Amino acid sequence: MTERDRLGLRGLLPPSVVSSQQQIDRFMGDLKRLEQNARDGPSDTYQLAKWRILNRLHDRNETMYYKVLIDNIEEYAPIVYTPTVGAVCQNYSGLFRRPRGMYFSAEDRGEMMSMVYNWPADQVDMIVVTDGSRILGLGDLGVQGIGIAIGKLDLYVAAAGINPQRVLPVMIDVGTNNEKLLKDPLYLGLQEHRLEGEEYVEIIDEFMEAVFSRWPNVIVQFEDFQSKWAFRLLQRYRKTYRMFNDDVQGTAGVAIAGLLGAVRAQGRPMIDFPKQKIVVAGAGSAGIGVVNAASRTMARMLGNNEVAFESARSQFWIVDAHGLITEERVDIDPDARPFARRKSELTHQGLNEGASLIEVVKKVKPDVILGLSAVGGLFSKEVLEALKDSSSSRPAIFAMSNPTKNAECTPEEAFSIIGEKVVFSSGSPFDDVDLGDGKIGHSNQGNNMYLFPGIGLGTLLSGARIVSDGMLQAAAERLASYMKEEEVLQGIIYPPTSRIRDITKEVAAAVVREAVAEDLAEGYRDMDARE
Ligand SMILES: NC(=O)c1ccc[n+]([C@@H]2O[C@H](COP(=O)([O-])OP(=O)(O)OC[C@H]3O[C@@H](n4cnc5c(N)ncnc54)[C@H](O)[C@@H]3O)[C@@H](O)[C@H]2O)c1
Ligand SMILES: O=C(O)C[C@H](O)C(=O)O
Ligand SMILES: [Mg+2]
Repeated sequence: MTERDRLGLRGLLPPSVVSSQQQIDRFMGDLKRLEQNARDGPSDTYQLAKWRILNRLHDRNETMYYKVLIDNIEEYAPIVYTPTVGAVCQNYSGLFRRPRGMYFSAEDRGEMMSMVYNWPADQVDMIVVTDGSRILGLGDLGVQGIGIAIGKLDLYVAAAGINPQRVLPVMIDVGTNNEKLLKDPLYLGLQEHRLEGEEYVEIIDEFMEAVFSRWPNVIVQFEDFQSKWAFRLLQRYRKTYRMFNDDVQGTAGVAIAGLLGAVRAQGRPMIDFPKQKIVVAGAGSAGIGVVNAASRTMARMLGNNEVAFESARSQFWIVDAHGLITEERVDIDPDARPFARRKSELTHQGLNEGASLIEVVKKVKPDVILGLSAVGGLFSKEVLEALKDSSSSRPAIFAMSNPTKNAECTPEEAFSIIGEKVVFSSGSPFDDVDLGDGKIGHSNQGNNMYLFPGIGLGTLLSGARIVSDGMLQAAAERLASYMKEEEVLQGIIYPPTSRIRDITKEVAAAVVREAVAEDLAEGYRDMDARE
């Protein structure tokens, strides 16, 4: 009653005081009732209903929302994050009730420097920004892509402990090329085609200047930009601003950690990584990001000279929508060019420009196939059959595309065709597979959520002015070493989501240490970086 008097609340609430725990129990009771009533199991409608209930809680009681999320992260990450967040973005204009985050549109040109002051918080630590042009594997969702920025920041709060009052989801709306949305009367964004070229870059430049001018210590995570802009904007800003691209750099680190886990799962030391033959399906921001970073890791292990780089490069075969990428490709994407297979290698391997995935797997007999293609089912029965001839004692499959229906294959398919020795991971969560006789086929979730919260937290606490390659590498190595020998030998190469707070803390510490070692750290608030 004293507190009620202090806050002038006497008479404005029913007499009984309901504790936080009672409120959570009441809320969970409602949520669970939904589960009992849904006879058809986890359909999209049912998942969206859960998202709506959680979203309403987010709007009315932020503290309780994060408490529920943190305490039940394994159960609700798939709702606020991938895969359900994909359906949320697809339906965002219809689901919209209250705004969350900020919108900068092509119509705000020249206004951004003052607009940022409309945001109520004096301090913002993390921004996740998207232009909605490639949301998960669902394509251009225009302004509705704000859902992905909100979901990523939910993990910043739940996994990295960032203050929810200091996160800012941002949508940069430069139009959409999604014809369905352009015709939808409920669509919440600009109903015009996307701006391109210099006009586009000027808008992003203006946004970056505006947010860093109001919040000089903010970190900006770029998320789900179509590949051509993902790379260009990363190159443009990474040396001057505290920013990183999650799809290019976060994904690369998670993939490296998983690839090293796959080597250990064979009972071999990590240093054997440069001997692995890796077929990558998908040459977009994610695929090329992975090949770039993984080949650099191999090269470092081999001595970091030109010979080492050449040897590392030759361990990768990249297949995109037009088949195997070779130096004979006309109009080759400059980002893929360094990894195009050489003509001399092709004759020797019996492969041609544009060879199909299945041909490549048959001829190369890779240790690993890794999918970032956004094509569900790409690792077909034939591809998996071909992988049985892998030169590895324990072939590994990374079906990393999101959401669930875009996974290149399911764990059931992988284990039933290749057998219990396969190491499986996917971008969206799948259940483990019962292999009979008490054996479990482990389904790992290989998702950048194991790194981005720690990269952001480590950058924030160290006060590093930029996010360096070394900091990203340190994050990946910490994730790789996090898994214990006995886990890895059972095919468990990533931690369960329930350990996300612990792994995030470890990754952040590794990032801080590296920032200090590289002399990039300027400290946090009054605290010196070394302290
Ligand atoms: N698990 C994770 O942490 C994670 C992280 C980032 C991205 N992703 C997923 O990766 C996917 C791709 O993202 P992106 O930004 O690189 O997209 P993108 O559209 O830029 O790239 C897709 C690539 O796949 C290729 N492709 C299309 N059809 C193919 C086929 N039949 N065979 C082989 N390749 C084919 C395309 O040519 C292109 O190179 C998305 O589904 C995204 O959700 C997952
Ligand atoms: O959002 C995710 O779940 C991972 C990744 O950033 C993606 O774009 O698919
Ligand atoms: Mg992404």
